[in-house]
Amino acid sequence: MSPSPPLLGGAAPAPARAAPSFLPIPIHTRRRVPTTRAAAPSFFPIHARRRVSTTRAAASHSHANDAILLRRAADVADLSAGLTSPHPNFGCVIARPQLDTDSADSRVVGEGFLYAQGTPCAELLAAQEAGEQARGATAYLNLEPGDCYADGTAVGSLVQAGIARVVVGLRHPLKHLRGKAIQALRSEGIQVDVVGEDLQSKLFKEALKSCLIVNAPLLYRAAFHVPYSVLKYAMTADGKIAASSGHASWISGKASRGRVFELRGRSDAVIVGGNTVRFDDPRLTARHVKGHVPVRIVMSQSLNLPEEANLWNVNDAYTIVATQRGARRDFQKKLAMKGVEVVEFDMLNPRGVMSYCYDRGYLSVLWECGGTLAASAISASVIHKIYAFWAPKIIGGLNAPTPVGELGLSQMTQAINLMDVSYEQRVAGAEAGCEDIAPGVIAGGGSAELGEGGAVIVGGRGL
Ligand SMILES: Nc1c(N[C@@H]2O[C@H](COP(=O)(O)O)[C@@H](O)[C@H]2O)[nH]c(=O)[nH]c1=O
Repeated sequence: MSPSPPLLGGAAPAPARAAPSFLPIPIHTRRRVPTTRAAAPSFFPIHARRRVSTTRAAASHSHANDAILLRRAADVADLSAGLTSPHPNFGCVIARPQLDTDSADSRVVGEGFLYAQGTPCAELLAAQEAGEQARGATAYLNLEPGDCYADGTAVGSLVQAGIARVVVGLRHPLKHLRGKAIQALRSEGIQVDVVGEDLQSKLFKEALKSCLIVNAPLLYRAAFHVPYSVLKYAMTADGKIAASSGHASWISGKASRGRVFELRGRSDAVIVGGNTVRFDDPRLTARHVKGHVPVRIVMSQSLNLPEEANLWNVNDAYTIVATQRGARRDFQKKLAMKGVEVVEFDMLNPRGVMSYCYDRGYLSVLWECGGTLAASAISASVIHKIYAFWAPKIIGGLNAPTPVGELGLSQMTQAINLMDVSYEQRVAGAEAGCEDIAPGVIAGGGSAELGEGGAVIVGGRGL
């Protein structure tokens, strides 16, 4: 069994040990890559430039300059969050001093990021964009390149472009790849500076954090052999996730729901239990946000599920039903006829399903289940992070469900302390009916203070 990951709030820890090579990705995952992005190898991430606040770095080769541009590489890499699984999110920013002006700023001349599996690598795209201006310039990489296709494209692109110096945020997390690209670049006479080794200063702390966060799921997966799991729930101010009747539409408002679509779009799979299917008939798609659509996974021991359900419509997204071996084989056949994949487990439990997701190459999983399954997943130590959406409403009800069911903890001293808690507040439009709060999170082991109106609290725990 994998060791327990440490408490997590934002950044992932350095990998404790290497994972095996990336696994082949299931065919349905390949199909889910949006063609609008994947089919554009010469894509210039104009929007990336808008998203990154600093367009010009400080003095070339100064630590400030390097740190800013490295963060920018991480921001660019993040543009394909959810799309690259099981590969990392790679970003490359090429910048050069502006010798023809008095400015000490570096100028970005090329950027690129890995869109998805099978698309051109970040380094190639950035070098193509930079063209002749790459000669003598510095390339900033959030992560040391791997060489999944064994063709040395990433290193070759930088060498051929005439890059003089490369700044690397993190070495590759996989043992068999770690250091290889760095060595190959150095052997070509390129200066390679690795953060934490060749570059050490306070300025790099934040830049390094950005590099860790952008690939937190991959780093977790490589270190602990489980996908990175996030539990998300929306609750009322009195801590309920539905009325006593089970009705839950809606607790949170439009802004928060949009945030949930974003979270889904960054995940490889979304998991719910049978109760959620029976009560909510969810779709679990990332509609309203462009990009990746996660696989929907239903965990149901009994397979006592409705004959008709939105999740059985696999035109929206792929659906897997995980069940106990031998459960309702007739119903299994019906699901299979609809295109739903049924997977039998000898013992259906969160850890087994996470192992299965790991074997399928998933990096990150979003749990949108009710309290019973959430408690089971927490007890099984498979949850790394929690997004708690808090809505300024009271529903009451002795039997109204709460986000986390029985954990077997009887003393408050046994409570699981979240760490790195933060929060953010979002105010939805008037149509939402009330103010709505969004993500809050993280900071050193304490509890989060909620803003007026509502909040999203994010925190992590150890498994
Ligand atoms: N009620 C509730 C949530 N409920 C979650 O969203 C699922 C429905 O997703 P979909 O069918 O795709 O819209 C539902 O089954 C449950 O997991 N989520 C929220 O952010 N806020 C809410 O108020």
